[in-house]
Amino acid sequence: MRNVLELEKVSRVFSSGVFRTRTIRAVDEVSFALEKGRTFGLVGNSGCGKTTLSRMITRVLRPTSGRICFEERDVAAFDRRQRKTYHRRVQVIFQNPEGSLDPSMRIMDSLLEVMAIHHLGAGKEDRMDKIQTALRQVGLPDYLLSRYPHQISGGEGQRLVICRALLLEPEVLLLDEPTSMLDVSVQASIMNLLRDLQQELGLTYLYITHDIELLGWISHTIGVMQRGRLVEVGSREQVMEAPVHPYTKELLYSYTHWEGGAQP
Ligand SMILES: Nc1ncnc2c1ncn2[C@@H]1O[C@H](COP(=O)(O)OP(=O)(O)OP(=O)(O)O)[C@@H](O)[C@H]1O
Repeated sequence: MRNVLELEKVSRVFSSGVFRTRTIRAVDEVSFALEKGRTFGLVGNSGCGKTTLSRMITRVLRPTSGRICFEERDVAAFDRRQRKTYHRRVQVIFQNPEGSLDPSMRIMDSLLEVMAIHHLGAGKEDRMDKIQTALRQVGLPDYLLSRYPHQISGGEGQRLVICRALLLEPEVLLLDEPTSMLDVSVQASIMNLLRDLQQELGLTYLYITHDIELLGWISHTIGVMQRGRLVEVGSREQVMEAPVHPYTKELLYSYTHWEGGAQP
C-alpha cells in the first residue's frame, strides 16, 4: 500500500509564561504514515497535541524538528506553486461547519469561488456541472445552493463543507472532530457518508478525535497520543481488542461496552 503522507519524528515545542518561561513539548517525536485509501484514526484526551499536529500538517505551524512528507516530498521545502497544490489536495474538515462557510455569500457563490481560485473546471457551466455532481455525492438537494450558511442545518452544513472539499479533488481529508457538534443520528449519517466516499473515491483520511469508540468504527489503523507522544499504533483490531499501553486501556475502559482484557 502506498503512503500518501508521512510524519517522521515530528516535534513542536512551545515556550510560554508571564512570570516564568515554561517549555511545552506539545508534540514529541511523532511518526506515522497515512496509506492511500485508508483511515488513520488519531485519539487522545484534551491537550495531548492533536491540534498542534494537524496545524503542522496543514503548514499553519512549522515543526521544531522532524519532517512531514506528502507523496515523498518534504512539505517544508515546497515552493509557492507546490504549496497551493498541497493546500488543495489536503483538505481540512473542522467540527464547526458554520465557521468554515462564508456567512456573507450564497452557497453557490462560495462553491464557484473556491473552484475559480484553484482554476478548476472549464468555465462557469462546467463548474456548475461539477457542483451538481459533488452535491449528489454528499446527498444534498440543489435548492440549498441559493441559501446562505445561516439558512441550513448543522448536518447540511457539514455535508456542504465535504462537498466543497470534494470539488477540489483532494487526496487526503484531515477530519478534525467533524461530527462532535452534531446530534447522534446526524453524526451517524455523516460517518456513513465519509465511509461511502472513501470507497467510491479512494480518499485517504486522518481522523482526529478524543472518542476511541468512534475510531473503532471508522479507522483501519489507530494511533493513541498522550502528552505529545504517540504511545500506541496498531491496526483497529489490535488496538480495540488487545491494546498494549495502559493509557489505551484507560481510554477504552471509559466506554462501558468494552470487555477486552484486564482492567487498567
Ligand atoms: N501557541 C501555543 N503556545 C503555547 N502552548 C501551546 C500553544 N498551542 C498549544 N499549546 C499547548 O500544547 C499542548 C497541546 O495542545 P493542543 O491544542 O495541540 O492539544 P489537543 O490535543 O488538540 O487538545 P484539545 O482536544 O483540547 O483541542 C497543550 O498543553 C497546549 O496548552
